[in-house]
Amino acid sequence: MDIRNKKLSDDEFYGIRKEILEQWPTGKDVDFDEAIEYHKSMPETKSFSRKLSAAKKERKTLIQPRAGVALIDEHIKLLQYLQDKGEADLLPTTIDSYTRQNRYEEAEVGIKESIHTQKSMLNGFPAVNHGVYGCRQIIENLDTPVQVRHGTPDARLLTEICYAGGFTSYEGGGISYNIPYAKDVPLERTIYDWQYVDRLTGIYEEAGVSINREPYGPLTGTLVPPSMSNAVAIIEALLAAEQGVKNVTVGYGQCGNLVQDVAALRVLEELTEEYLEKYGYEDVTVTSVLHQWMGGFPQDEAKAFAVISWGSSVAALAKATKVIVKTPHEAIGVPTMEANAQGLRCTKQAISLLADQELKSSALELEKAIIKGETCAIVDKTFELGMGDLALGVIRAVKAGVIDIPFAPSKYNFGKMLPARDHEGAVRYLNTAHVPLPQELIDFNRGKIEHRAKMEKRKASFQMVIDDVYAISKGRLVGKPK
Ligand SMILES: CC[C@H]1O[C@@H](n2cnc3c(N)ncnc32)[C@H](O)[C@@H]1O
Repeated sequence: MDIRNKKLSDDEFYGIRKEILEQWPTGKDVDFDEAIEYHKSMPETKSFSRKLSAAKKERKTLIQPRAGVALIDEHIKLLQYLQDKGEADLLPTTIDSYTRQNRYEEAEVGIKESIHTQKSMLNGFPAVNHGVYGCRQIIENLDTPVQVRHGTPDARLLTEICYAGGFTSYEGGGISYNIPYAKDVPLERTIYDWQYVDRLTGIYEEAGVSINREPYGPLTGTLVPPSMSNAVAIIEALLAAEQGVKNVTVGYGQCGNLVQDVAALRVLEELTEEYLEKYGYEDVTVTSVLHQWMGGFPQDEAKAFAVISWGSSVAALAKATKVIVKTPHEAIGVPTMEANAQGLRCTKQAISLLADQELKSSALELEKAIIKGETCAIVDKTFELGMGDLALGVIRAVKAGVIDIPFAPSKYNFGKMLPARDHEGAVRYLNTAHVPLPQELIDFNRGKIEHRAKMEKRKASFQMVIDDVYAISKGRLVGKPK
């Protein structure tokens, strides 16, 4: 497959589209012109892009849960509850795991079983099976903009149905929904398939309907160095802009050290804007999202609220445009709507208390400089490997280990770079492997980890990585020896 970072031609796009819409019976209900009219008939208050752009201007941090259940009526009830009782500023529709794997037959069985048992037998909303009109029932019963959240390597049919169904934001990307989500899907495949998703988004934009795109920031959510996740987010934003996306939210998963997390988020939004400008995409609105702690959660709900409050504080102090909210049921599984709403109200309270504050310090400026230097090193090397073509560069960068995501299931991931926390819990590079950091930044990371080793009276080693992975389950951030 010959991947190039070039806007798909109409012939190419519409050629693929014909095949995509035949993948499941509900695809036949997608009618682009009718869908555009439908979007234009929606009140502007239901536009995700508009609400994010306004929040960015007002420097507000919006709160958004994850949520999805099998049946339409139940899903509407859930989202109305999160809107009204959870005070959600933005709403999700989290898609079920079968749909994410294009296993619509099994999703159909799940729907039937959910009807039979009157319980959600799917861990999300099977939007492809419910189809365009099923999705529109969701949108028409809510006042708040709704985003599709999932983890789908081949999301083309899901996009067609969800866009025609009235959703105005869509998560994912060719790297971020492959490397952390799939074992054996070639990157060429997902980069190409997500060019389709972004081209469809661009075609909606060109018809006057703005749809927000959000690369999936946290990746594996396990000790991912901020510069690595930032680099992937920036690259996916650039790939999306080439296809005509005009409204993008770049994301970051909270790692645990306050200064590093605030620095990472600020650098992410600023660098995304800088790279878009540098490569000629002037008219793209960039916003940011912080994902509250993606690691293991305490079972005890009071302790879970502490973790949720902590993530809320980071989002507020970083002036993130949006924060994705966890729930006190995180350790158990899919939350009840009451628990989900509690997570939202806890977040709302913490953010409103910090709304007028912003973290400023020399330590923050140093951390921003470190993360910026590391991120640029990865992004620029990716462009270089592609000889200026970013899509080609991504394929080669992953093969070469320039982009290397820790603890990723994908067999295409290089998997040699090793992260570990430093003495203050910031995530550093223990072993950069092929990540092309300049020597001074390699030395900085090594110095930080050596300092931890000295404080813990042990050698810097892989044991630190293991200890850090398990620390969370013991309610700690840094995996210090006993
Ligand atoms: C990216 C993983 C996150 O998505 C959350 N998640 C997955 N499916 C659902 C769901 N159906 N409702 C609420 N939260 C969900 C999960 O709890 C975890 O925090």
